[in-house]
Amino acid sequence: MEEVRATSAWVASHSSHVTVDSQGIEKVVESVENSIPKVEWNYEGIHYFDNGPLTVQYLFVLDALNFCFWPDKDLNYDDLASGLKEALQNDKTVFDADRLQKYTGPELRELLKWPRPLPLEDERVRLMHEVGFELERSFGGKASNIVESCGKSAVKLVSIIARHFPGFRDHTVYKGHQVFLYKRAQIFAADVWGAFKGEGYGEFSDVGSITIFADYIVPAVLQQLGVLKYSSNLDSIIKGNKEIGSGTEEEVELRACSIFAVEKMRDLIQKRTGKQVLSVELDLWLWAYGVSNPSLQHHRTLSIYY
Ligand SMILES: Nc1nc2c(c(CN[C@H]3C=C[C@H](O)[C@@H]3O)cn2[C@@H]2O[C@H](COP(=O)(O)O)[C@@H](O)[C@H]2O)c(=O)[nH]1
Repeated sequence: MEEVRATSAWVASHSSHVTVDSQGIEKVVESVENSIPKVEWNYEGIHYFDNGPLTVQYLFVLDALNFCFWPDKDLNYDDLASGLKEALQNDKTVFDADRLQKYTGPELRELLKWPRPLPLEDERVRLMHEVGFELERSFGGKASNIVESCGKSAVKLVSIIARHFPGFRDHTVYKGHQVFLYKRAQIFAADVWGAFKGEGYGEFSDVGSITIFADYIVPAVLQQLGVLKYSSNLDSIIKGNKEIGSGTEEEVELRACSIFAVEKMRDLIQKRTGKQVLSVELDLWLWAYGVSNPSLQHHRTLSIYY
């Protein structure tokens, strides 16, 4: 994911509202370098797993819908992951490509047993249709065929997904430059890797190329740890729970500086300890810490990307 790394670094070096604090990075690295907290993928026990292609289909649908939970204060990622799992356990055909193309908002709600409209429900439904259509057109209806076609390369997997599925093309233009963040495409590769424990469908020779997944939890954690510093204006917007527009400088900086900062943390860990740590592992640690601290205030952007 060289383009994600390079363009995030560009944002960090031209940033106006968010600063990556090297001393903050050093402090955090000092405190964890001897034992980087290891968090198990699916530590919550909420994901479907049967060790076969249906698991890949489940993860692809999950990550097609893995965005924007905060506008409903009772809805979390867990509700999506466990709702889709239960739906699949009850009916093995729920994520067949032809069925994905037909869901309506109320049907998706019913699938998840969610009593009211979901945030960005019309977009969620549109993206399910898009996934079903393109899976059927180009991949024999199966997400596992995408994974099989990428020769054990996570980089290739992300790039195939971004090429075929417009909803996964998480990019923007910042100060005239195109910036790539690819949160949901990368998290899908990481989820397949995590679920299959790096074997079978989950075997990627280049998993170290994946960056963190720039969502709304990780930036809040990095700020709490002193790794990110906000301008006073941005700080008061986030503290006041005011919405930040998608594609604004503030939003892009929050996301890109998070990616850049964790890459710096990773380099420093390697330099000081000689240990290779994966951004995916750092992400899971930071994310799990963030969701276990619900008082942490995060930025609020309506977006299909995260
Ligand atoms: N950076 C990063 N962001 C992640 C995840 C995950 C879940 N990954 C699964 C994989 C293995 C584990 O066992 C996890 O269950 C969700 N998110 C994002 O969080 C936000 C939801 O927050 P809240 O509203 O509080 O539920 C939303 O933007 C969602 O897209 C992650 O791992 N990393």
